Amino acid sequence: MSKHYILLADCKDEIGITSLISTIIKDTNSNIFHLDHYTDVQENENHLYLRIEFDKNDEVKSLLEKELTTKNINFQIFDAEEKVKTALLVSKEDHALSEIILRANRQEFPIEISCVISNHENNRKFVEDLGIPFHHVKVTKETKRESEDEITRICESYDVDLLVLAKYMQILSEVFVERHHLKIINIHHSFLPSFIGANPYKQAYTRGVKLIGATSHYVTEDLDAGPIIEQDVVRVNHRHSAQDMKHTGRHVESQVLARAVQWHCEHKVIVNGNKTVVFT
Ligand SMILES: Nc1nc2c(c(=O)[nH]1)N[C@@H](CN(C=O)c1ccc(C(=O)N[C@@H](CCC(=O)O)C(=O)O)cc1)CN2
Repeated sequence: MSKHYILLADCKDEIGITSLISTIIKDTNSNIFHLDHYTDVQENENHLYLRIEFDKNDEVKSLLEKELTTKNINFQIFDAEEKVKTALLVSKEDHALSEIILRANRQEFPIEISCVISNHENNRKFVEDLGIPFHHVKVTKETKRESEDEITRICESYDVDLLVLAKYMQILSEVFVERHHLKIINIHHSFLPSFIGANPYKQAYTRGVKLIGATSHYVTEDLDAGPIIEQDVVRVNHRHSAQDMKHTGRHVESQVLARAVQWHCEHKVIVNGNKTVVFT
């Protein structure tokens, strides 16, 4: 049984919104454990973002739903302990996949790995030995649409609410991305917006960079251009080949994706246009 709820809300900023919402919670005799808010100051109007963790009881959720709906406040209310059903999509590389699976097995955050879907077979044994269903969905240029439909069917069969691209190296169609709107998190192996697309380490090597990085973002139809959730970097030097950079980059890719997925599952992320507000 969940101990408390998490409210994520955003609206046109006005004096008293935070007080209004905290009073609704108080009036149902629910205690607030954590409250964070941020005002995005813009030229024409300010926008308020809120995250509140509070006691679960029989009336607080329905009262909030009633009151916030009448006030044009965008909001979602989550059971804090309810696990986010997640499908992991992977191609050949296993480092990001294994990081998420191992953290899920340690129950580090509320996630349930429902299945792994891959366009290659090489990760099947690793995944099935951990008792996780593995689905191979072959992808070719000619069958891309059919393979995406199959991926959707598999996700729906597990009632999945989040898709994580753990080095899934296929560009997803606009139709697929819209069908899973803001429910797909990717790890891109560069410090975006540098080196978009395939082979970022080769691009980095050619450019002679002294830092390589990784970026986790929500997937949109525009390649590697979705709202950024988390990023990090690691130093390299003239002795690093492109292959050395790829190997060094694995660690930062895994850590960045894990933090992004954790914050999403802990309901700490609100999308603000093509940016995010992350209440860490
Ligand atoms: N619609 C989107 N789809 C995907 C995104 C995205 O941001 N929007 N991110 C990628 C991941 N990725 C970089 O992080 C990436 C993966 C693959 C490619 C690519 O050129 N793939 C080729 C096939 C390559 C192969 O078969 O080995 C292709 O799809 O034609 C570029 C970037 C995941 N999808």
